[in-house]
Amino acid sequence: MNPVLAELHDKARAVLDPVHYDFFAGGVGDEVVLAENEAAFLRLALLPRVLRGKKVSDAFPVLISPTAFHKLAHPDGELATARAAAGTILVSSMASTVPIADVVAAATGPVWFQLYVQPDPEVTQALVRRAERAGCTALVVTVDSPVFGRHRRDIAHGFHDLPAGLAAENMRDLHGVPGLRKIEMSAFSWEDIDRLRSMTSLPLWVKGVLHPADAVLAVAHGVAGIVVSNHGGRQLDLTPAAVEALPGVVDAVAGRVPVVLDGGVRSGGDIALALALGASAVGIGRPVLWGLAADGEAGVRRVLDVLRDEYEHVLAMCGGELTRDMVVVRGTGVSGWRG
Ligand SMILES: Cc1cc2nc3c(=O)[nH]c(=O)nc-3n(C[C@H](O)[C@H](O)[C@H](O)COP(=O)(O)O)c2cc1C
Ligand SMILES: O=C(O)C(=O)c1ccccc1
Repeated sequence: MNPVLAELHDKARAVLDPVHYDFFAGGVGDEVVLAENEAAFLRLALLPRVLRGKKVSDAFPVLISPTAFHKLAHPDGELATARAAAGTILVSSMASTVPIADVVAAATGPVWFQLYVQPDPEVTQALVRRAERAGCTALVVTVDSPVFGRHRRDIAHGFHDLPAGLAAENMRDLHGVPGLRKIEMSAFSWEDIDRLRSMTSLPLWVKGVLHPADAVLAVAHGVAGIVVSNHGGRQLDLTPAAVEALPGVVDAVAGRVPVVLDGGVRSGGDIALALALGASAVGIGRPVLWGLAADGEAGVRRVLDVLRDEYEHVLAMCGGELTRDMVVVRGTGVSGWRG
């Protein structure tokens, strides 16, 4: 791993309450998928193209994936993340410890709002209105969480609630009910996606698609984009690594909407591999939390700077091109990742 990212992770682990470190670091079940998300990238190689002249990368194809409770990592919480997010898209978690309006006000770039559809449709609608009023430019509906993941580390610590003084601020005083509502998971349907689309003119993304047939349905239901994700190994400990599910979704979507990949992205090389396999961009989860815990806004900036620098270097080495035929599965010599 890049030594700067390793150092930030080490520092985060050292400064965080072990209960909170485990909340951020942990996964569901035996944490097989948690490990696989990173391991799968290490099983992939790239055949660079040569003699392509000098190509400069114009964009940094990175989003900050939505993660809950940033004030557990640093007192500035999501304000620090938002300030550091310049040059990326910040997908702000509905479970933020700073209200979405304040997150958007602190950001210099686009902020998208991540939503868990709530059992009470009025609460869901109120959250959408909060995101719109705050100035969010897209909605990202998480669809991989019909129920909470069972995180053994949290269970072992008895970690179920935020400490006193911290709250999921977007849930405050919702729909006439004073005080805080608990975030609930719900098993909703494509009709709810249609309802959300008719409720708002914001572009609607779905996050947590792995099956190609669901990607086809998502396009049919008019989504603006798809995030291929297994929630960083926190929901179902039976899925493949996120990057292994990517080519199937990319093929099913056939260019009709952008596909973003999150889970296990830890280097510029990982970003390049995901793009070669057809992703438009990648999302970064835990590394941002480690930067935040280690050094607030500056720490998050360092994480993004390292990834940007590595990505640009890899791209320069590859003649500015990243296509699927360049990807080889290590130990097999097979290129093209199933054609
Ligand atoms: C501590 C933590 C909290 C998370 N909270 C949310 C959340 O509120 N909403 C959501 O859609 N995904 C959430 N996720 C999943 C991330 O958006 C993302 O899918 C995952 O972390 C990506 O994997 P990575 O951490 O390996 O980069 C969370 C992940 C972590 C680690
Ligand atoms: O921990 C998570 O992965 C997550 O998505 C979440 C959702 C709501 C509240 C806290 C965490």
